[in-house]
Amino acid sequence: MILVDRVQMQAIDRYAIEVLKVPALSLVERASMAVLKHINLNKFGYFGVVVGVGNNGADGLALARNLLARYKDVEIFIIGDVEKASPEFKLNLESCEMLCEEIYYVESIEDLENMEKRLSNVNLIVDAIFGTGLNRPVTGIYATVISIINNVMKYKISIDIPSGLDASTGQDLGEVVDADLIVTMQLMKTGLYEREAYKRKCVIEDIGIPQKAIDSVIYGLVN
Ligand SMILES: NC(=O)C1=CN([C@@H]2O[C@H](COP(=O)(O)OP(=O)(O)OC[C@H]3O[C@@H](n4cnc5c(N)ncnc54)[C@H](O)[C@@H]3O)[C@@H](O)[C@H]2O)[C@@H](O)CC1
Ligand SMILES: [K+]
Repeated sequence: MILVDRVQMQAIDRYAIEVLKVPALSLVERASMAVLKHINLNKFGYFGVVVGVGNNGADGLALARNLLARYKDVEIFIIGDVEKASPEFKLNLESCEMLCEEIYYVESIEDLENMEKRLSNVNLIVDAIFGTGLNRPVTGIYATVISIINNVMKYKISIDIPSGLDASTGQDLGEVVDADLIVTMQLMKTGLYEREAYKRKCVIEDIGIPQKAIDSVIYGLVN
């Protein structure tokens, strides 16, 4: 099994997108479908999708859009400054805005209370706050959001990595989402592999990153 740390995974994503011209939007879409594949839609019908504004959040919004497309009930919570979000995030957000009545921006204590109340009614929570972009301790509103997600005691799926876990070292960078299932993209991350409790909850899904991108970054094979 190939193991990659945060820096290698970011380089592989970048190589695929910038050098091999794989559209980032298609990777995000594949990531969302990879997660959808692991959701039993006969069992779960009411979802809480909690997103940060990076591409982990874009994966989450694409999943929310695909659930909304199936007339599922989805509550979307956004943490962070949307102005700074990627094009993949913004495109998926526009579509989610058309498909659901309201999107919740979590900024104040009241917003956090509203989120907690709503999350206590859903059947399944999707954690799309941080993925490989997490590179410093989780503090402030992010830490509070993660503890709320853990406290409401619902089935939780983390996209790529449980938010709060260091993708390279497996260290907790503060609060970490206590995921029941982790759908990690393309390659196993060292941080997940190091931690038995996370490793056994992991499935690895191909999202269409060419092997050439992986070989180029890991083995320095470029032609
Ligand atoms: N690069 C790509 O285009 C792809 C990314 N994918 C998904 O996107 C993720 C990586 O996306 P990003 O690189 O945008 O990063 P993330 O979405 O993981 O993180 C978002 C941003 O949070 C900020 N951040 C880091 N630590 C923080 C902290 N402690 N408190 C507050 N903010 C913090 C960083 O500036 C980071 O860019 C992957 O894990 C994966 O889920 C793949 O699904 C598809 C392809
Ligand atoms: K995550």
